[in-house]
Amino acid sequence: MATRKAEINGKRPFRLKEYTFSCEDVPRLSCTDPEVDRLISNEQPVVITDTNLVSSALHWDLDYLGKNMGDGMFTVYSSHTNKFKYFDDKKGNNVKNFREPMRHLDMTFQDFAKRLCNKKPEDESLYMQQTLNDSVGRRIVVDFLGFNWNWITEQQKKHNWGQLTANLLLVGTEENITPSHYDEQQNFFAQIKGKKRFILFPPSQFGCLYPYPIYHPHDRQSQVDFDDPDFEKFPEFKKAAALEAVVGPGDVLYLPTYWWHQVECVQGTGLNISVTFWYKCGPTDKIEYPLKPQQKVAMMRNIEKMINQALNDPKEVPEFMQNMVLGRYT
Ligand SMILES: CC1(C)c2ccccc2-c2ccc(C[C@@H](CC(=O)O)C(=O)C(=O)O)cc21
Ligand SMILES: [Zn+2]
Repeated sequence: MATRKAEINGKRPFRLKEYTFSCEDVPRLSCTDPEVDRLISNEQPVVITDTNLVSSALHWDLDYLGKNMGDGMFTVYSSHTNKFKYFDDKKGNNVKNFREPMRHLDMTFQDFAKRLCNKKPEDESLYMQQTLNDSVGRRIVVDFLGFNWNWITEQQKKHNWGQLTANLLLVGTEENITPSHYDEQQNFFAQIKGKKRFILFPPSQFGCLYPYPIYHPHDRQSQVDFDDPDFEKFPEFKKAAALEAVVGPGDVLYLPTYWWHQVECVQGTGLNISVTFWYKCGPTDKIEYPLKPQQKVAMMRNIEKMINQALNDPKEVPEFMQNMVLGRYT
């Protein structure tokens, strides 16, 4: 596997996997830079430094969390590979012989920490993904309340976003990869420990990334295996051109809604801890033409949902869609 040296402001080099597509850097700016507001208003990704968004949590590590996360059960995913491909189990029976690519376990934080400490390279990879709620211990609540809510609430209002829907705590090991997908919310992604590499594609490259059908459990995920792309089946993937951001402790990545992202914990940077801040998108007050790519993706999703409801049988959808397009719009 080809890798290349990468550095963050001259710090210790670490190795990043190389892919078939080009990677340009996402801008990395201080929160005091007015360019940050312009990029967020234009729904362009940007790594924002000096926000102090999660400074009150930069001391979090496995030992501290083990002592303070309380004895509630937490959601942990386990995967035989190092990939954690999201799936919607409610759509499992829409696709014949769908195999779940990772197992959903529930365990206390202490159990999770113990399994991480005793983990051998051949063991399954583990990824905790847990909404921060009131089941956590008092000191975690104090750290959580210490987040820079002034700054992020100011952003939410300035850009007319909807409500904060979830703070997800993510704790994983350095080999974990979340394959390319898009979400339908605005996301401020805060890195607490270790480094994460984001490979981003704009919503305008929807045609290069071939998402699964909407009724598929892997809805919103790309069908393309970045490690071994099938250019016969996915020829447009040759035209994909990525943006890349490596975030370290204290960095915040603004990840705009509908932007494709693959997220890789960076090898050699140890335990990985992140917190996401997901917000509902703001209302579209006035429709302007030409429509934005995000709006077209939302339209395609609505049309696919309508067709699925009208046909009422997933097996009939491929032929219907092909009859509508092949030889007529291709
Ligand atoms: C893979 C995992 C653990 C998972 C399993 C099952 C259901 C949901 C999820 C889920 C949701 C978000 C993330 C965080 C991040 C990716 C990353 O940081 O790895 C990301 O994609 C984002 O912030 O939008 C990670 C996960
Ligand atoms: Zn995501």
